Amino acid sequence: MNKHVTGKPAQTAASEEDVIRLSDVRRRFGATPALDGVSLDVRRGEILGIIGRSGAGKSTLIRCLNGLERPDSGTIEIEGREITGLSEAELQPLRRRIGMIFQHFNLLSAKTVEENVALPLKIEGWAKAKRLARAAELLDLVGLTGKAKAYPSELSGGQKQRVGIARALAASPALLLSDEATSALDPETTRSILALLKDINRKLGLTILLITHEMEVVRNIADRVTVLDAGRIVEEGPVWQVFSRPQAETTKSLLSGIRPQLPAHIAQSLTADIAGEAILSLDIAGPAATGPLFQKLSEEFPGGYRLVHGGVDHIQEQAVGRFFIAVPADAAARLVSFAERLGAQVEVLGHVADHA
Ligand SMILES: Nc1ncnc2c1ncn2[C@@H]1O[C@H](COP(=O)(O)OP(=O)(O)OP(=O)(O)O)[C@@H](O)[C@H]1O
Repeated sequence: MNKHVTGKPAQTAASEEDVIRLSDVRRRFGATPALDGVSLDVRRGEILGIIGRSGAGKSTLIRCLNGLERPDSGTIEIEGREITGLSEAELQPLRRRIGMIFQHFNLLSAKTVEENVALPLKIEGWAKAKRLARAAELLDLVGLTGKAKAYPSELSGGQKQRVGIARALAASPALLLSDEATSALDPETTRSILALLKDINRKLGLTILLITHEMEVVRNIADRVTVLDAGRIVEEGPVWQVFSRPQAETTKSLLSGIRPQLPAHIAQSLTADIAGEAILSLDIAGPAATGPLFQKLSEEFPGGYRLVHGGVDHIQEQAVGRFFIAVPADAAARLVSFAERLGAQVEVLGHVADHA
């Protein structure tokens, strides 16, 4: 497993800061290991993103967390309480510690917005006046003041998800589990829902676990990311580090849509023959990316280099730069070691005969 350096002290074995702790969780369906030794901590107050291809084990992980699926082996703790051996009755109160939001909102269409939000409290036995007061408070929090008496069919997708969030928060859960919650929304609505989740995370210190196939979601609001592949964690770390220097092939492939890629017509013209120009990828992120990289390259390589493609993104307020540059083939090795000394990660991708 590739672990990125977090810059934080290592978590102790029994940290009280962990809302969820999975240890070597395994779940197999016939010959398929849906979860193959997953160990994972969700720390109090953080937003953790879990990404993975279809079939990586994300849904199985969710079902194990809310007790709908029992692992074959391993342990799952919710706020320090081991759940794998619990009976259905013992699980109920712990299940309520996890609020869930879903891709298709799962609202009751025959009930009003306030009734939907108050439903978990009704199940907990709250008196009507008290639960409607709590629902009103939550509707204010999610920006739906005035919609208490509306029915779900009268709301937009984004508003429905806001109701879903309010309902998930009704019983003050320790963790909000988001299962592809923005996957059915358009980009603008997605951004507004993500802004709301971030706002709630900051205001209430709410811990959020995001399960998603949308890299943008993790990029925009998560603190840490865990990459699942075939039931195993292949990479994890702070989002800006993993997204700037993905190590596992799965992660590189998942991120290909949101990281600059060498334009296809240039990629197709690359050859292994060392001639003409070398095409290099250059990744630089965090503190190293704030230095005068290109000025230094220009000083050191007066013979010139060409910027072919790329740019600088900002993730978690860290600069994340990814560039493709072309240099005369005979200067490539020296440029690689020079740029690496400046903190960049450089790779020679191949050569092109002439200006591509
Ligand atoms: N009840 C089941 N019976 C048989 N195989 C299952 C069952 N549930 C999951 N699997 C298998 O386990 C693996 C992990 O599935 P899971 O649904 O957890 O992946 P996922 O990451 O959620 O995928 P997706 O993003 O497509 O929902 C897959 O190979 C799947 O076919």
